[in-house]
Amino acid sequence: MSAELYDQIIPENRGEVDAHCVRTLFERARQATQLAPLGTLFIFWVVYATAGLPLALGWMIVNTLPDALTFVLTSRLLRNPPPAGRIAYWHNWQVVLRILQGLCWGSAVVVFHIPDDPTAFNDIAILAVLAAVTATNVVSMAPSFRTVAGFCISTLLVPILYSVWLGDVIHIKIAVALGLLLLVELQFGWDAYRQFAGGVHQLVLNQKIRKQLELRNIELGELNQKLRVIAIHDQLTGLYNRHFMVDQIERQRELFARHGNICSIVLFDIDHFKQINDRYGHAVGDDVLVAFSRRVETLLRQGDALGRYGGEEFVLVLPMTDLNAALHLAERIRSAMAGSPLVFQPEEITVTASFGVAQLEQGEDADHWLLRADQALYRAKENGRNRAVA
Ligand SMILES: Nc1nc2c(ncn2[C@@H]2O[C@H](COP(=O)(O)OP(=O)(O)OP(=O)(O)O)[C@@H](O)[C@H]2O)c(=O)[nH]1
Repeated sequence: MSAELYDQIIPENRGEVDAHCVRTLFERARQATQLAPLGTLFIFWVVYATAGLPLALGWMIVNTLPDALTFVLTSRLLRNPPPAGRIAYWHNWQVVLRILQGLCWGSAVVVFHIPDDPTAFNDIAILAVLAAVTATNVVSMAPSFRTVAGFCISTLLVPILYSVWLGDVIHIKIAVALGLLLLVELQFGWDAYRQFAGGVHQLVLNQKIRKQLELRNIELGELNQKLRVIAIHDQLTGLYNRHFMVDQIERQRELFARHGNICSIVLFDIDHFKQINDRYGHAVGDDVLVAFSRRVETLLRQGDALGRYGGEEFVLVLPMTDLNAALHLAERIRSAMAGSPLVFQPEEITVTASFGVAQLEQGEDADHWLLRADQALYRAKENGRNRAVA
């Protein structure tokens, strides 16, 4: 399954997959170097009697050097992971070190060969270790096929060539067996690498999808927030819209019914607004509505809700406010409007407004409450406009 995924790696993801693989290779290479001394010691144990202590010890030390180098290097790389651009460089170093290591292992057959030994005991014992070492490397070095191939070929090629060069029957058989082993290991190594890289590719894809989903979620959240704002605001004036204000009025009615919280509303309407439109045009009419809204806002307390109820009609919901206080506020807005013009270029325009005020009464529903405010507004208009009526 994951080997198939390897075939689907798109060039765009290749770099990331390689980087993941090589980082895992560092970890595994470090682990492998910790196990390698076992094989070295085994060969030492087999050969020291026939080869003599100095040669056996010397080989053991030389064979340990590439492992020690690998251990130091990979420990450093694991502590300070290289940037993406340097991954390939350090990958090459891993391959070089593994090839050196392989040549050291393979050299054991040449160094410790006992001429004219019909049992070829040393050679076979050493080759058993080499077969085990290369086989375990096929698995542990799976994240990098180059490393697997470099190590297996460099480990087995010297014994193969040496055996062919010796030319006797037993060594020819050994050469053939090692050749087959090498082919099988390369095939397994390639499969193991493809499976590993395929799994990593899946991981990379999952991470990208998760990141995209997270981004989408953030975008959706922001969009939702914008929609929520749009849904309750009037586009022209930025005030709350009628729908929201009706909800507020109903909420205040519930609070009054449940907790006895008093509340008043003020419905107000700009006087003769049609004339402003007719005289200055619709665009200036819009500007007047906006400027009117901004000025009313400056006169409110926190907690008062101001909304555009219709064309040039507005509504104020005043929690914890009785009729007198609401009338007082309406009067304040009225006189502020009438007292100074809403300034526009090239002309100054003064607008007045009429106000209908109503305090919520016991047992009254929202519609009736609004109706009473509307009737008061109607009376304010009837009585000459530019006034607040309860
Ligand atoms: N520029 C502009 N005009 C609007 C908007 N909504 C409604 N109007 C206008 O507001 C005017 C309201 O006119 P009327 O209902 O006759 O009221 P009025 O002229 O203010 O007179 P009174 O309310 O009786 O004092 C109409 O001309 C509408 O076209 C808007 O969003 N922008």
